[in-house]
Amino acid sequence: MGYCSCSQLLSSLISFPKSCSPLSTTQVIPKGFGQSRVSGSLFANSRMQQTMSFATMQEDKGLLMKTSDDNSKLRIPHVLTVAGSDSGAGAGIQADLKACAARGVYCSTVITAVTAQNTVGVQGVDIVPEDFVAEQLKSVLSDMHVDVVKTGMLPSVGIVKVILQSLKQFPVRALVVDPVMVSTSGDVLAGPSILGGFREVLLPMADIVTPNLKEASALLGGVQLETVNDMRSAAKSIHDMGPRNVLVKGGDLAASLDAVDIFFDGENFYELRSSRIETRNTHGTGCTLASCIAAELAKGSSMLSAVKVAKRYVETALDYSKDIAIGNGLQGPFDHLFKLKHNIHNSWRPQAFDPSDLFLYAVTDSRMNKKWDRSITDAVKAAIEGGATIVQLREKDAETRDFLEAAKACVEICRSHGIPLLINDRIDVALACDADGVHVGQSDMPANVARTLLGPEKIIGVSCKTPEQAHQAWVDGADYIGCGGVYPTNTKENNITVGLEGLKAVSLSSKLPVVAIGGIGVSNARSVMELGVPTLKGVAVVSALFDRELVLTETRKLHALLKETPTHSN
Ligand SMILES: Nc1ncnc2c1ncn2[C@@H]1O[C@H](COP(=O)(O)OP(=O)(O)OP(=O)(O)O)[C@@H](O)[C@H]1O
Ligand SMILES: Cc1ncc(CO)c(N)n1
Ligand SMILES: [Mg+2]
Repeated sequence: MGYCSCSQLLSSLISFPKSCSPLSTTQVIPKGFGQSRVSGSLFANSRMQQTMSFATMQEDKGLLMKTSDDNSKLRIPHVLTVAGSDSGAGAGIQADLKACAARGVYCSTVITAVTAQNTVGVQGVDIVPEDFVAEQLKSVLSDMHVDVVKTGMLPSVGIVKVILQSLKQFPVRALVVDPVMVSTSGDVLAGPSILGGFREVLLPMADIVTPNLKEASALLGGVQLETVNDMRSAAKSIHDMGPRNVLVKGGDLAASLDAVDIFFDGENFYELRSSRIETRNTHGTGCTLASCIAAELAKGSSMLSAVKVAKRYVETALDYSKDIAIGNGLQGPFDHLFKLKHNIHNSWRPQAFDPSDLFLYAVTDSRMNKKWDRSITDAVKAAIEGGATIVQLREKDAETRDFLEAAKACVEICRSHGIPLLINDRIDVALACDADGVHVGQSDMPANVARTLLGPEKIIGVSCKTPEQAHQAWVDGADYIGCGGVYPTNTKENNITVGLEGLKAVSLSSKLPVVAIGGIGVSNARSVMELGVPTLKGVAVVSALFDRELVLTETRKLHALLKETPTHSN
């Protein structure tokens, strides 16, 4: 089989909508599929083009799709944003790129204006000439398979017309219109002359339009909008201008009210309500919301669920970023990728994993802590004070909730001392407390899966008894291996002892740094390190530190002994 026309395949695909999710299959998706749930094609939806059905439009364009012959190629959902650049990068094109990246969608960009903008306001606007906007549109649309177009700042009616022409030539599945007019700082991004372009050209083509209170008011000739009821009436009146769906955003409602948006699909009203996050960092919420809606539509979502997901995403991002401080103005940007918060608390690890951290590796044990009536945090504090260079929490019997609380406290303690903290086995807890990594055994989560879940920066250690397991750990992207039990131990039942010979064989074969574990303490640590294999970086200790009354003293003793052992590299 080679190629066949889109409309031929459309009928067969419509009965299996799931098979069209770009993320769940390698199948190439026909341009224009998904209207049954999304909204209908741009032009099938347009009042100006009502006679032209979606399928005929596709056929007219002679759009072909590759069939299963070509299923090695992955189609990525694709949003094209046509918007202005914000030099402060909180709104506009920059927000759109970040939102799409965060939502796992490719985003191409056509820039309509360049603004000099920061958290104080808009200091300047330079409009891109219409023919150059047209050229950018052609470059992207003639080459790339765009699923959804999202518009933001459109500084002239001429640019609106250019978009109309481009979309006629290169139809897409859905059009999301954010009718940007005034920034929250009060600066004009598109003057009142744009209103005609919105009302007569863009809105009739739009699958959804997302005005904020001021923009809804302007579209309706200046009516006052203050209450949720006003928003409902506005949504209905704007719907009469032609868009399939309307979302009137309530970010600018009185600060005492919830963040309420009104969604109207022409039949039903939906009041989408979330608690209002108390923060100054709301610059770009509108652009982000519209991009996120576009991203979800590009993935194949229905309109209502796209809007719900987008609102929840904005709410989560605002909550996550409520305390970050960027710029000195009244309205700051927020963090689309949920990463910057770490920086505020100065809590990220400054460098990649350092194998010499394995030198004196303290592993906590819930039973021992209970036996000695000691909290996890007290155990960790004492071990660090005594010279532990890395800590692992191995709390097999703890309730998840208690464990998480303790782990969060231990992360703080370890960070303040520059010591990495790992969690045994529980990837979920490691993620939730933002630990530095995990240690997994042969029957726990495979290291490659843990790596996917944790990302490239976190430390992953794997328990290995054989050179084959050590090799697999390396293939799976682990950072170090723990080899043992070297000596018999009662912290692990039925654990086969590998002895010094086994440790040596594994260490010699391992491409990863090794820490020895199992029954090691002051009496035998020296013989372990004297094996002198360069990959062997240190010893991991449980009972010798924690099954003792004085953790601090025991750790100090062991640290001193290791320091005296001639083979270590410290
Ligand atoms: N403080 C807040 N807490 C929770 N949600 C909020 C808050 N402020 C805005 N939102 C939500 O963010 C989304 C965008 O709405 P908003 O009215 O702020 O758009 P906008 O004025 O176009 O944004 P901008 O011009 O800053 O890009 C809406 O879903 C709104 O409910
Ligand atoms: C470029 C640009 N687009 C949109 C907005 C609205 O937030 C803004 N402030 N700047
Ligand atoms: Mg706003």
